[in-house]
Amino acid sequence: MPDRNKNWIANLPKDRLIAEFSVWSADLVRLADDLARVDPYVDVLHIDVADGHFAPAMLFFPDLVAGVRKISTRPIHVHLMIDDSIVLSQIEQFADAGSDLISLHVENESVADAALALLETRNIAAGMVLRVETPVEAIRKYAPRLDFITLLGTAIGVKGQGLSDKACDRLGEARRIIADCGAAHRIVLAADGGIREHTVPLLRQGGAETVVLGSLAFNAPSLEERMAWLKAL
Ligand SMILES: O=C(CO)[C@@H](O)[C@H](O)COP(=O)(O)O
Repeated sequence: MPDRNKNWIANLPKDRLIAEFSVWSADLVRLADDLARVDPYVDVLHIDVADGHFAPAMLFFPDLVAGVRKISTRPIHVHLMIDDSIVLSQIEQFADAGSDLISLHVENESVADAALALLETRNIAAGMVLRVETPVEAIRKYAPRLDFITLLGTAIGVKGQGLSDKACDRLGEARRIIADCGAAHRIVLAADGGIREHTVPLLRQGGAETVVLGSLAFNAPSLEERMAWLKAL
């Protein structure tokens, strides 16, 4: 298990794309086997949480994270897509379950400061995610307190969609905000949604350091070849 002092983030690869694997796209009926199959290629496991209200899907829960924690030594990134009213209580539960990084949405504005303070108290890395329609500028005031910033490239919480044509420009804007914010620690910029063979090179050029891999990895005809391709970009 990564240490809780956040050094694992500084130690993520810098010379190639970080591979964040989305558990939502795994074989959920044979999850342990599928996670073991992909494990040699995983830098970070990404677990989506959605409440059917903030995002249309209903996804994952703390016991699943606790189960994955027992079978994987990879850092676990929990992406909360949930209503403001339950953000703090869910951070507590996902922290207890063994998450290493928890991202809330920048649109959870009424609880954002309290959520970041809670993550600090729990010594868990802090992330924020922006919906594709939210101005990137919204992240500026939070940036120095973050370890990860993730930009959605598609409508929230729906698999199998095409990438927004604004996604790359938005990454460039986020890169500039990270550079301007003066943080002494590393802030990783991630792209989530619309991750396809033809979009990954564009996202990489746009400034993404990590991409959240769904079907592109889990359904690859040869995972070894797909990951060699990804790491060479
Ligand atoms: O958050 C998402 C989708 O928005 C990912 O976590 C999914 O897992 C991606 O699945 P694919 O569309 O790549 O199959």
